[in-house]
Amino acid sequence: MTTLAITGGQVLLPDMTVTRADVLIDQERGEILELGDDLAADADETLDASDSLVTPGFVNGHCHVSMTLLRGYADDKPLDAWLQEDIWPAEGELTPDDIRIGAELGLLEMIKSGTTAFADMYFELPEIADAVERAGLRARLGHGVVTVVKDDEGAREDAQTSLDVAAEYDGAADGRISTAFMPHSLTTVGEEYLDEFVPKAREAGLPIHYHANETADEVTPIVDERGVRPLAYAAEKGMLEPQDFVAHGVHVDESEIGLLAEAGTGVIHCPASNMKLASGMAPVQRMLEEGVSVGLGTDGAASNNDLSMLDEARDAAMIGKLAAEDASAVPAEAVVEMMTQGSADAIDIDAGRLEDGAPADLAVLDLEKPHLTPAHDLVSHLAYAAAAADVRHTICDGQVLMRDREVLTLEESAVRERASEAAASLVARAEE
Ligand SMILES: CSC[C@H]1O[C@@H](n2cnc3c(O)ncnc32)[C@H](O)[C@@H]1O
Ligand SMILES: [Zn+2]
Repeated sequence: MTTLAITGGQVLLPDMTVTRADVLIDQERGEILELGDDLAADADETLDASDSLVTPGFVNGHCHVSMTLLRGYADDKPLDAWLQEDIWPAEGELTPDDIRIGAELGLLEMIKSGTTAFADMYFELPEIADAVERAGLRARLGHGVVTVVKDDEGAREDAQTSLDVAAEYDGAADGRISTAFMPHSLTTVGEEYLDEFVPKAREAGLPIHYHANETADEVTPIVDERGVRPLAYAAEKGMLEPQDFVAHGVHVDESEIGLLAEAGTGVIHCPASNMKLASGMAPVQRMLEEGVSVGLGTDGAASNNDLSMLDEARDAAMIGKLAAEDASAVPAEAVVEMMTQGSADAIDIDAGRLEDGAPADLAVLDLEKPHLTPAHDLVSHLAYAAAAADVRHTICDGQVLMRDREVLTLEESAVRERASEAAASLVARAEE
C-alpha cells in the first residue's frame, strides 16, 4: 500500500462543518483511510495543507468539455440563435483531433479550479475518454444525439453510436469513466427515436442525460403539440428514472418539480449559462424544498465562459435568491452541497464527500488571501468568495493531479498552444 497524507489543513466534512484534521489516503485503492491528527508519520508521501481548506473535489454535473475551443466565439445571443447561427455550424467543422485538444484544455482548467469529476455530453467520445484517462479525472461521458437535422438513417446511426460508445467505455480508465445514453433534448430528438432507443438504453443498464426545460421556447412546442409539460412527456417516454439527470430545469412548474422529486431524477443547475443566454432563473429553492436531487454544472465554456465550479457556486447562490425574491434562499451550505455531493448523487458517481472509505477526490484551497480574510465561515467563503486561482492541490482517485499549482498530468503550455492553434483553424474553417 502507498499512502499520501494531506497535512495541516481545515477539512470540510459531509455535514458542512469544518474541522482541523489530516487526511490519510490509500493511493492504490484511491480511498480515504482516515481523517485525524498527526497522520504524516504513517504516510509514504505528504502534501502540505497548512493555512488551507481541504474540500471534496468539485463535481461539474453538466459540461461539453471540448467547447473550450469555442470560448468567446459567439457571445450575447439567446440559446436558439446561438446554437443555430454560430455553434452548430462551427461544430460541423470539428475534427476528432480538435475534440481531444479542446477536452485537454477543459480538463486542465478543471484540475486548476479543483474539479475532480464531471458529466459530459459531446461528440467523438473516444477522444474525450482518452484525454480523461490521461488527465486523471473521473467522468460520466456520453455521445449527444440530435436527430432533427438528419434523415432516418443518420438519426438512427447517431442514437446507436450513443448506445455503442456508452457500452464500450463504461468502466474505462480503471473505473474512473462511466457512461450514459444522451439524447440532446426533448425537442431535438424525434419521438420515434426516443421510443426505439430509450428501451435499448434501459436494457443496457444505462442512465439517460438530456437538456430539459432550458428555455420557454423549448416548453411551448411540447405543450402545444402534446398537451403535457416536457417532464410529463419525458416520464411517458421512460426518461425520468432515479439514475437519470437533466440539465438546466429552468422552466419547470410545480407539477414537474413534483415529478422530479417523486422519480428521484437529478437536475443539474447551470446558473451562468442560464444567465448568459438569458434562458431564465431556475426555481432552485423550490426544488430543494421538495427534495429534488440538485447538482451544479458549468455547461460548455462557450456559454459560461469558464469551467470554474467556484464561479458557478457564487452564481447559484446569487440567482437563487433573486429567483425566490428571498435573501435566505439557496444559502451557502446548499450551494456547497450542490457542487460536491449533490452533483455526485445526481450523476450517480461515488464522490463528493470526505470521510473514511470515500473516494480520495479532493481540492486544497489556499486561505492566505485578502479576499478570504477574515475566515469567519469557510463554507461561506467557498460559496461566495473563493476563486479558481486559490486552488493549490487537486487529487483524484488518490493521485495528485496538481501540486502547488503545477498540473502534473497535462503539460500546461503545450495544451494551451495546441488549443489556440486548433481554435484559430476551426474558426477560420467555420467562417470560410
Ligand atoms: C449533441 S452534443 C451536445 C450539444 O449541445 C450543445 N449545447 C451546448 N450548450 C447547450 C445548451 O445550453 N443547451 C442546449 N445545447 C447546448 C453543444 O453545442 C452540442 O451541440
Ligand atoms: Zn448543455
